[in-house]
Amino acid sequence: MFEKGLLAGKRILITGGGSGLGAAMGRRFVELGAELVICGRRLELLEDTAEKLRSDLGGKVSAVQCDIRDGADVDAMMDAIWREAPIDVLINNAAATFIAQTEHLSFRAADAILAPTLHGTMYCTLAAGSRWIEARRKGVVLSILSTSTITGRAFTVPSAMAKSAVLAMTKSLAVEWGPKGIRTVAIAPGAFPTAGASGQLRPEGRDENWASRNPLGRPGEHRELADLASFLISDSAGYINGEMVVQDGGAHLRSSGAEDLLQWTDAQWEKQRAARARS
Ligand SMILES: CCCCC/C=C/C(=O)SCCNC(=O)CCNC(=O)[C@H](O)C(C)(C)COP(=O)(O)OP(=O)(O)OC[C@H]1O[C@@H](n2cnc3c(N)ncnc32)[C@H](O)[C@@H]1OP(=O)(O)O
Ligand SMILES: NC(=O)C1=CN([C@@H]2O[C@H](COP(=O)(O)OP(=O)(O)OC[C@H]3O[C@@H](n4cnc5c(N)ncnc54)[C@H](OP(=O)(O)O)[C@@H]3O)[C@@H](O)[C@H]2O)C=CC1
Repeated sequence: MFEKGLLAGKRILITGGGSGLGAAMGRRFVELGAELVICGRRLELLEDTAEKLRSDLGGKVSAVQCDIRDGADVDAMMDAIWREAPIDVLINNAAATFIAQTEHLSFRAADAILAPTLHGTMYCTLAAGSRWIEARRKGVVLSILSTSTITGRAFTVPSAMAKSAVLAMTKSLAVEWGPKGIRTVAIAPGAFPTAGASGQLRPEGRDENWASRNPLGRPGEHRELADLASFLISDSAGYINGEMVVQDGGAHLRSSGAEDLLQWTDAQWEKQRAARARS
């Protein structure tokens, strides 16, 4: 679909690039000629992913351990990256979520979602943006959001809040940083099954038929999201700024994706909490 060298000469950092959609985007970016840095908390997972990409595709891929909830850790990562070479693109992909009745969330539970999804994303954006501006370099920030930014979403309220805040960041910085050569864009994916998302959002027994209720009758394929991301960070999308592209097969036009959970009984929620306590 794209020219082989669409992303040649671009150095890209993907937060949470060791697994799921982050790893899928990384693979596609390397296929299209980019140099890649992936970060996350689990160094072994990151190194395995990086090694697989290098051996399959032969590109330049490195892995850095970083907990994006910690601003000092983010700064140290960016300093280390910049010592080798500046990045051209930041992909804000790392995030956390789980389903819960909101009234049962402890403050610590709310922070467990808000800290990486909102604060960590802000720290990474600030750390990359301030370095680009100081060096008068161009840059692109692509954030992976959610259709909860449009519909809201019951039972994943901290995630919906954080993603909506990052959408506000995307629109605001488009205006503030656009004149400095930095584009900010976003994708709102629908359901793209990954181990992380299924583990947190789809406990056994939850709405087995959800995918067939999508207007297109299926979930998203990782390659589809990776292709959209490749386009949005490429120079071909150089006039797209401050926009969020929805990629969900039309699902949010029908439902926020939490309607089945509205039917759950207190006993089902109790069972969910008990399973969490046992794990
Ligand atoms: C159409 C679909 C749209 C979907 C939109 C978004 C999707 C996604 O974001 S998918 C990405 C999913 N991937 C992840 O979440 C990966 C990252 N996950 C994590 O880092 C962790 O799983 C965690 C932070 C979410 C939870 O980590 P854990 O180590 O279990 O948490 P702590 O022990 O630090 O606990 C902190 C605090 O949170 C409470 N808690 C944790 N899990 C739950 C839960 N499932 N339900 C309720 N509460 C939970 C935990 O009990 C602690 O609170 P206190 O007990 O008050 O100390
Ligand atoms: N899959 C889906 O259907 C959808 C996904 N999304 C979004 O797509 C993105 C990727 O999700 P997905 O691939 O499904 O899930 P994953 O769980 O595979 O991805 C989350 C990644 O974030 C990393 N991460 C989490 N917390 C931190 C932290 N504190 N510091 C650094 N890295 C962290 C994790 O690595 P580690 O644990 O090693 O730190 C992991 O690699 C997320 O933003 C998610 O909200 C949005 C809508 C739907």
